[in-house]
Amino acid sequence: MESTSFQLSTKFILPEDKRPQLSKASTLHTIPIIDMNQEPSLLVQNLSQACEEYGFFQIINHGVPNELCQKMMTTLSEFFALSSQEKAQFFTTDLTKQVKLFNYYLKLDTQEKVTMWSESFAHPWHPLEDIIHLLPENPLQYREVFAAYAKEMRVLMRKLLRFVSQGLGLEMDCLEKILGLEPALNYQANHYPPCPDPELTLGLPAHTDIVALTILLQSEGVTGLQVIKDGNWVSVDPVPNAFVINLGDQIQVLSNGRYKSVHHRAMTNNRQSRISVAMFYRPNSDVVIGPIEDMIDDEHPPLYRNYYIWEFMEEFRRQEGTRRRVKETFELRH
Ligand SMILES: O=C(O)CCC(=O)C(=O)O
Ligand SMILES: [Fe+2]
Repeated sequence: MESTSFQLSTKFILPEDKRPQLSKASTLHTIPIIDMNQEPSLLVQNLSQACEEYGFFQIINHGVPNELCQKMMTTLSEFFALSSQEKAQFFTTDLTKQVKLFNYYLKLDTQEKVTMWSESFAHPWHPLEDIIHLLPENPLQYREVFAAYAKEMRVLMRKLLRFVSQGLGLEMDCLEKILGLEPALNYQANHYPPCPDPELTLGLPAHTDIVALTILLQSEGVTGLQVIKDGNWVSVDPVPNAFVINLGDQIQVLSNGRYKSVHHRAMTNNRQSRISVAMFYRPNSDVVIGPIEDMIDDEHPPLYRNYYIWEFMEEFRRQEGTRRRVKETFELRH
């Protein structure tokens, strides 16, 4: 199966009511930028506020060498620039595959599918030894650069989970413990080629991340990510040497709704191609998730029932291609 060629044909064109309406995006807000080098109690306070109000923030002075991030980006542009014949070995519509190149789509009410103006390459990032032999050999440095990047991400994830725990007033290692010793860590690189008419297409449809936490690296100088703030779409403009961090559904549930997993989407543009690299941290299928006891009191009754991650994933797959409302199926009504 050949990977997609990006010619603006009807399969990419959204019906009018699903188009991105780019001119309506708000320029009033920007998501918070958090300096990881500041005094720790202040850092926890700022991060906690960002998690409550936005569910999204950017971090600077995070300790990951900028050179490595640049290498990761160059490696991925080389990978996505390979011929479609060469990329075909990874291309699949079977999303249960471990290593896969695929296209997202949006399912319309008519059940018709509109293909997103993007290609995504995904595979697990830990334990890497188990799958490294399945990863691309071209570009030559892919495996080496990815392994170095994954190692840094493990350290950064741990730091962030500790700060998020503290922000919720919990012990530092609380979230890491609940999320389990063997989390399911997946990675997804998204490539958005320039699109002749960005008003007609989407790079990724509106979604929340179903995981616990996401660390996102994006191309410098190319805007594409938008998040919802107070009902408006707000652009997340790239900041040099920063990562975008967002909370996923599992943290929203664990925090009993105090921290938000926010809808976001990716726009296309007609000038430059854009790449984003998402590192996801998700609990294993057999982990049970529900509001943490410390997050529940008379004023804050539990908003969700406890569930296994495998139940959540089943519901997620059932809603594939739609504007997913997965965690909503586990809501308790009061
Ligand atoms: O391209 C982006 O900035 C968004 C990527 C994203 O939301 C995802 O991979 O889940
Ligand atoms: Fe996402």
